[in-house]
This record gives sequence, structure tokens and C-alpha cells, in this order.
Amino acid sequence: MAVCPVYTTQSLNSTCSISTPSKTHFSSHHNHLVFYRTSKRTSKRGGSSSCVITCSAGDSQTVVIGLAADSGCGKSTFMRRLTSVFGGAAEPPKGGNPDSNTLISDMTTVICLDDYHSLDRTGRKEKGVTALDPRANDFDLMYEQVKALKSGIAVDKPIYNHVSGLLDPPELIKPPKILVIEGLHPMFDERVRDLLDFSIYLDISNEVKFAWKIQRDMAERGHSLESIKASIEARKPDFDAFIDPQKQYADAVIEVLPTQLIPDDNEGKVLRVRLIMKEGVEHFSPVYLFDEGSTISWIPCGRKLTCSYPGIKFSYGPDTYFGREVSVLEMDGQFDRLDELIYVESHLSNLSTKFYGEVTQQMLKHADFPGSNNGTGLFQTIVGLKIRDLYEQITASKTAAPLQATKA
Ligand SMILES: Nc1ncnc2c1ncn2[C@@H]1O[C@H](COP(=O)(O)OP(=O)(O)OP(=O)(O)O)[C@@H](O)[C@H]1O
Ligand SMILES: O=C(CO)[C@H](O)[C@H](O)COP(=O)(O)O
Repeated sequence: MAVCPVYTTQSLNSTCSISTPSKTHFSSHHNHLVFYRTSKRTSKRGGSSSCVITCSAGDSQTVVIGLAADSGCGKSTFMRRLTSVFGGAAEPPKGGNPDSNTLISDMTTVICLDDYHSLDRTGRKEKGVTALDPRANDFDLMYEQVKALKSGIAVDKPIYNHVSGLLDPPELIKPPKILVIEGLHPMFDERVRDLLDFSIYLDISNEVKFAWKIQRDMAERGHSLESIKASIEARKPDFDAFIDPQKQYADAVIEVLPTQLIPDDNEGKVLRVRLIMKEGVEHFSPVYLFDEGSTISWIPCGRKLTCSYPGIKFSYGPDTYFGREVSVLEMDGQFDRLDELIYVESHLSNLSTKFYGEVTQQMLKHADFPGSNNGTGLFQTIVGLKIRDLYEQITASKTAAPLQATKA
């Protein structure tokens, strides 16, 4: 009996109906039903016909968030801030591959899209392509698996092992409440993009990326300055062609630039950070400073906020980004005392906090994370709170929908 190559795993709290061209075999496996097609049937034209498995998720609803950025641009730090907003620690799957890239907490599962590399390190070298090149990635599988998870179906996701550079045996991923897909290409493939309920792009300018890379790869990983420069240069053409263009699709972009408060600064320590928020996105209303829609420039330094050189400057206002209407909140400079952030927080509106001072509390909780004293940490925290709000709105609207249908 030939086993059809198409199979799916289905979590037990879902309802499935199966129509098959021939016999379908299903069995219980790791707490999941596994459906196999047991034979291929040839259609009149000679191609193989497909097995249709229609499943509806039980009461689970997965909200899907996309986070795009180049390597070393703060995705992991952002993820740690985001999962902290939902409470609970994020950990790799228990008892699984120690080199798994997945992080699971009560509410969230973060999967790294490097796991969809179709070519391993040697394969890329042989073919002369980088990991940023779409030819080194399996977008069909990415789409199928994100779609399955979104509809409540568990998947066996491959693992790209960053230690060995090989593709390891897959790991089982169950549909979470919130699925975050982070990596190089969450918005590259239109089909995957359409599955996202919210998307973020971390746009780190070349100068800052270079400074961060030096800090991490030289200080922590022992790489030489020349090798860091060479690796950035080697990735740049593919970064420009395949990664950077995704920012036009993002609902929120965190742009990190050198400061304008120090003339000709080239140290990259003081940062100007812009939070670009699209208008008209369902379940998302941009944060504003003082007065929604106005153009504001604010220097908060003085009696209530301690600032040393070069100070802090906030700006806010409407703008356009890739032809779309956006609101932009900008912070240039860095905080001296994080506890005084409450003063800034009290002047921001639409933060989606659950209590007064929640942004400041989150920032103080993770004061040791990179960027906690500047706009990168502040805006990542704010986006985390907006995602919590978006999740709550989506689940509330889905719960309300059947009730309304019954009433009608
Ligand atoms: N906001 C920040 N301010 C200063 N440095 C930062 C900031 N965010 C990240 N970095 C620097 O960049 C490094 C990489 O950050 P992080 O691990 O979060 O990035 P990543 O995108 O997940 O990287 P990779 O994809 O390579 O794993 C940090 O070790 C730190 O040196
Ligand atoms: O751009 C990257 C995303 O993190 C990595 O460079 C890519 O995944 C290739 O991995 P490795 O460096 O292990 O060969």
C-alpha cells in the first residue's frame, strides 16, 4: 500500500470532514490525529487527484503577527519585550531539539522563518546564494504551515540549525493564541502576507546596523572588524532587493537612525528612532503626542525629566509613507533616569495600556535589554501593548460574531 506524500496533523479540538479519492487512513500520534492518504488515484488527464481535508478549528483562534528585519537588528530583543507584555516566560519546546529556534509561552509561539531555508549552509555555498535570496527559502511550505496554524491545525515545522548549518528533523508546532513569525521574509510572499493580522518592520539604518554588529560580533563573538564589514557588504545587494522592500507592507515600522542632536555624530550611540504607524489598519489606532493629527515638537527636559547632553527631543505628526497615510512619533536622544519616563508616558495617548504607568513599568522591568534608555525600547514596548490590544479586539469580535448571527 503506497502512502500518499500529502499528510497533515490535526489538533484534537478541531472538527474535520474528509473527502478522499481513495481510502484515508488516520491514526493518533502525539495527541494529534494524523491523516494519511493511502493511495494516489490518477485523474483522467493523468495527474494525481488530491485528498481534501476540511477542518474548522474548535474554539481556538490564532492571531498572526509578522516581524521582519535583517539579522542582528533587534528581533529577539523585541520578541522578549512582546512576550513579556502577555506575561509568562518564553522557552524553547520542552524536550525538543536543543537548537530549536522556536519560543513558546502561555499565549505566544514565536517561530523563526530561518526554519524555512530550503538550502542548508553548504547548499547555499554551492549554489552561490545567500539566505536572504528567495531561492534559498521554501515559501510554499511557509504559506501552507502558517495557514494551517492560523486555522487551528498543528504542523511539523522544519528546523534550521544555526549551529551546524543543517536542516534538522521537524518539530511539532501546535496552534497558539498568538503566532509570531519573525525573520527575513514574513512579508515577502503575498500569500503569507495576507495571513498576517499585523506586521512590523525593524528598519535599522546602515550606520546603526554596523555599530550594533561591531558591538555584538566583535565584543561577544570575537569576529574581526574586516570580517564584519565584509559580511555586511556581501549581504547588502540581497538585503536591498528582498528584505528592505517589505517595509512598504508593514503596519508599523520602527526606524532607527543616527541622532540629529549631535552634529556629524558617527558613534551610533545616541539614536533617533521613528515609529511609523499606518492609518486605517483594522484593530490598530496610532499612538499620539498631545493632540491627534497635529504637528508637535517637544523637548521634555527640565524640571520633570533629567537630561544630560545632548538632551531629548520628541516629534509627532502626520506624514505619508510609500503613498499611505501614516502618523509618525519620533524620539531623538536618550533617557538618564528610566523611572522618570512616566512623565513622557503621561503625555502620550492611545497607548492601549491597562493601567496608568504600564509603559514605564514594562521598561523598568527590562531595563537591562538593549535600547531601554532610548526610543527603540520605548517604541518596541508600545508596539507590544498595541499587539495585545489588537489580539483582544480580534478575539472579542470573533466571540461576538456567532452571538449576533444567532440573534438575527
Ligand atoms: N535597541 C538596541 N540598542 C542597542 N543595541 C541593540 C538594540 N537592539 C539590538 N541591539 C544589538 O544588536 C544585537 C542583536 O540583537 P538581537 O539578538 O535582538 O537581534 P536579532 O535580530 O534577533 O539577531 P539575529 O537574527 O542575528 O539573532 C544585540 O546583541 C545588541 O548588541
Ligand atoms: O540571515 C540570517 C537570518 O538569521 C542567517 O544568516 C541565515 O539564517 C543563515 O544562517 P547561518 O548564518 O547559520 O548560515
